[in-house]
Amino acid sequence: MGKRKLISQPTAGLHGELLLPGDKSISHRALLIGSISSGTTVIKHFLHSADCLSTLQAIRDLGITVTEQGNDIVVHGQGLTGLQAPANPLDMGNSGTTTRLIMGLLAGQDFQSVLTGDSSLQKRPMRRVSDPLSTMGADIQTAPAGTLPVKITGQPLHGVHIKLPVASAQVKSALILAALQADRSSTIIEKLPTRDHTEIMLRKFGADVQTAPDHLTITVKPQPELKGQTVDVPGDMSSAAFFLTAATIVPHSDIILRNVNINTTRTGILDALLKMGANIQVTALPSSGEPAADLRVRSADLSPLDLGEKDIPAIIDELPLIALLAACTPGRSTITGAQELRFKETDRIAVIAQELRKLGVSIQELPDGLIIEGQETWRPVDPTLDSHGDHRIGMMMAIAALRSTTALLLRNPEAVAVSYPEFFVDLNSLLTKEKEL
Ligand SMILES: O=C(O)C1=C[C@@H](OP(=O)(O)O)[C@@H](O)[C@H](O)C1
Ligand SMILES: C=C(OP(=O)(O)O)C(=O)O
Repeated sequence: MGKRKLISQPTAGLHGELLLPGDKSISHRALLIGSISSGTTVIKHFLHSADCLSTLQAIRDLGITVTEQGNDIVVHGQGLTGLQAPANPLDMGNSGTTTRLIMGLLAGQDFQSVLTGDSSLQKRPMRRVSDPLSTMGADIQTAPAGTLPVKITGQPLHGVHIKLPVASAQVKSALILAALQADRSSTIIEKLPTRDHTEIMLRKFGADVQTAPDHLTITVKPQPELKGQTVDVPGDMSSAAFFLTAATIVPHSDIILRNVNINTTRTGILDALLKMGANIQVTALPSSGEPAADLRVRSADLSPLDLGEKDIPAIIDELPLIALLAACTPGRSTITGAQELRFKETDRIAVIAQELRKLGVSIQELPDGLIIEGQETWRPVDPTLDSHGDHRIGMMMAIAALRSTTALLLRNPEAVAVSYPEFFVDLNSLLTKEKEL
């Protein structure tokens, strides 16, 4: 796909309802945990995005059969020791989650593997995973800069008591997946609570993974008998966030987002929106695992917001949208303690500032965040926006364009397929015809 034109005119608002695609983090985990369980794992409402397809191909390359049954994905698990040496380097594509979680999974396997990825992923730090894994006895060689390609020579692993210096669900999950294969129990202590989908899913599959009341200390007992399960993947809050934002900032909007995951380690965007004065009604749905809800969103006038370090993990992927919400809200908003944003698909602090400035937004970069001076309307200075190949930046700019009164172009719109291939179709379905992208 080449360039895509965004026609940015005032709209009569967003209307209608959406069933969001499946959660990306949960889809990855269902594939990986299914592959090391015995029997079949059926994944319903799996996210067919580029990142999750990287995980799917990787487990196939590790000898796991994956089939499709109607809309469901079926993983034919081989147990904790059933993976096979891959014939070629495993291609992680653009996916940090696939890479970090697979490093933990392969650290204790009885073979060697090499991980590669695309040009963005090759810039991202991997020692944050290989260093703590090495304390368990893992043998993982990164490139000199601590990046991909990574060579993993499987080793017998030891249980550890370890405190993680970075608040990262990917690092924590890698450690947990390695700890399942260790010789004794492990205790993993997080800096701040991060998304706990790995822990929830492993418990469902029969593992002994305990989270202490502090929400920071996780104890993993090794060598469990994981049994294949049916996983019903709820809608992705990180994808819903684009429409929560759009309906809030475009006047006269009223939409419903169905079956969205409301695990509290992921609802920072809801908390932030509500704190700013958004009009969102949450109707919880019955669920036996990950909690889900329908969300009704209507336009609202907002107040500025300050987010600090403790707020960041539950809203990490939605911070581009917080910058946009702040840009539409008269007054000064700040984001600090978010240096992790510099290590995503792009340096998101730099790219958010660069792209929002094109729209005339007054925004200042900090080493660990942003200061945004919001305004009712902006005066665009450059009509050609760019996703920089980063899905979340591309989608955020497409939502920002809804507030513009002039036509804008988005370069590299195809990046959205990393987490949300149907993004433009779904957005169009909520817009009036003359507003189509
Ligand atoms: O574990 C996961 O599924 C994810 C964790 C987060 O990354 P970090 O753990 O690096 O913060 C998040 O940004 C990413 O989109 C998905
Ligand atoms: C950072 C992200 O994903 P990953 O780390 O898996 O590439 C994201 O989806 O915003």
